[in-house]
Amino acid sequence: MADAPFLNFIGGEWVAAASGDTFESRNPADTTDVIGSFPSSTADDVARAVEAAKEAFKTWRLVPAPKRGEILKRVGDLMTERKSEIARAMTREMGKPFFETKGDVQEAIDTAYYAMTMGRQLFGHTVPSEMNNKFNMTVRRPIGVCGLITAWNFPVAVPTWKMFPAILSGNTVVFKPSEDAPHSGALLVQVLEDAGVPAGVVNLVQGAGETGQAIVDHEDVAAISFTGSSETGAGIASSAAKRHARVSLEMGGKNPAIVMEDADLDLAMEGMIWGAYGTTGQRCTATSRLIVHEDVHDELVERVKAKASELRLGYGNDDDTDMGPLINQKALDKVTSYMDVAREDGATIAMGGERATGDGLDDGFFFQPTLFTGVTRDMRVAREEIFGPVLSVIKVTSFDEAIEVANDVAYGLSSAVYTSDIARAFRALRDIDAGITYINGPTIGAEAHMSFGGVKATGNGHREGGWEVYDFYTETKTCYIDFSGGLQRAQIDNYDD
Ligand SMILES: NC(=O)C1=CN([C@@H]2O[C@H](COP(=O)(O)OP(=O)(O)OC[C@H]3O[C@@H](n4cnc5c(N)ncnc54)[C@H](OP(=O)(O)O)[C@@H]3O)[C@@H](O)[C@H]2O)C=CC1
Ligand SMILES: O=C(O)CCC(=O)C(=O)O
Repeated sequence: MADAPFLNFIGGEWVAAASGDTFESRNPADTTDVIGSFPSSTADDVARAVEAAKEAFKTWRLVPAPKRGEILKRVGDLMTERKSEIARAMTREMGKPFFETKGDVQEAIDTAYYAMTMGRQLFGHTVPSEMNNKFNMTVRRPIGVCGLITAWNFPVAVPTWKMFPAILSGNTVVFKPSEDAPHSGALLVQVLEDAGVPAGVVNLVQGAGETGQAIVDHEDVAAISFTGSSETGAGIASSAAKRHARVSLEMGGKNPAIVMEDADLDLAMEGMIWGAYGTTGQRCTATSRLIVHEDVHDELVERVKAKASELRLGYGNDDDTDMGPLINQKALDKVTSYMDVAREDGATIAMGGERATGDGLDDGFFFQPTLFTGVTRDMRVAREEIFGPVLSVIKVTSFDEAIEVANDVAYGLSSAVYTSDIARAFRALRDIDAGITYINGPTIGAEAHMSFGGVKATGNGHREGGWEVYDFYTETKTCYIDFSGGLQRAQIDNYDD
């Protein structure tokens, strides 16, 4: 069971780490609140999980895809029943408010139902042959054991973006959640067990980065899907390349929202508030750069400040909380350090800039919603991912300049443009270097049947969500059926005469 004592899930059994070692998970809004101890898994535990997954693959790959889809339908139904219970536990473990964790679980439910439909749509192609009496087609085959390594900020939705298409396609998986969200990961796996996913198809190994590295390095793990920082992702890609394993990387962002002088400023202000401060800014899709036309700069900045100052910080399971804590001490230190970086660069801290304390916040990692003004594109706060409730405002004088600034970073995940000019909207869709562009909406949010992913240092060309993710979890087999009754000359000389 995914209850204390918390265990790994390997080959259909809840088991401790072979070493018996554990690590603790605590509530980031109140670090005196201990959620429990989780197995510190080593390469030995990973090897057992991979072995279980390999064994299960032999039969799971042969279960018809529509039947696998039916199991995922049950997964979606069970998650719907447990939505509040899981969301409450997630909020306690990683801090974002209950209304957000419910959204996280809903995304997982949508992903399950979408996977169910894909069970009847794992299409290949039929293609005309160059020759008579020959038939050509492609079919999709599963790859084998997939290693899934995830961050903590969407601790249920993002693992399901990987796990559900992987198992629907006939693969088996070894899943390592973040050490900052082990309970959420366990609750997810519990749903799969209860929905009747056969033993060994989904395996859970808890642990830190070394556990993830052991998955990446295991020779029987055919594919690795990773969500996390660009730095960790680069290391994973390089390790996996040595043994030719397939890798999908979803990494950091420095997402711009462009607000032009013809924008609806009420809409833009709301977009900045939830894009920048929702999830305490700890989203890969968070709005971290507001690129605003000079004509509306001052008014928009004032409106954002006024609204952001009303945000209520607190424990996310309290009804009136708008914004929770940062995830851990390291994150608090990192965000705090960027206040000095901003000052040194010559930016102005127009709002916030400090740890939030008092009113029950002292035992949590709370940070005030923060706004930097006077930012220029070359400053570090305009270029580096801070991953906290921090918005850098860059003033521009034209739409062309806005696009140029938007593209002038290493990352390319999400982007937004607020304008009432349809031509500008379409130019933005064409010209912004990002995997996602919103028109008149914030940079955040995802739908299960739409592809999700980024360009440049954000990704490596793969997508999650939508049908595109099924390309990652399947291999194409090219099939020729020759009913000519003998070798055709054309097969050898390729119609050369
Ligand atoms: N593009 C996207 O879809 C998303 C990207 N992100 C990005 O994730 C980052 C924040 O997440 P964070 O958890 O701090 O990211 P990290 O890169 O630190 O960790 C991500 C996962 O990788 C594990 N890990 C760490 N080192 C290794 C290694 N050498 N080999 C294998 N696995 C390893 C971590 O383990 P552990 O932490 O337990 O030690 C964790 O489970 C941000 O940059 C954010 O932008 C977040 C969500 C979505
Ligand atoms: O918006 C979502 O649903 C998930 C996106 C995500 O993973 C992120 O922004 O960190």
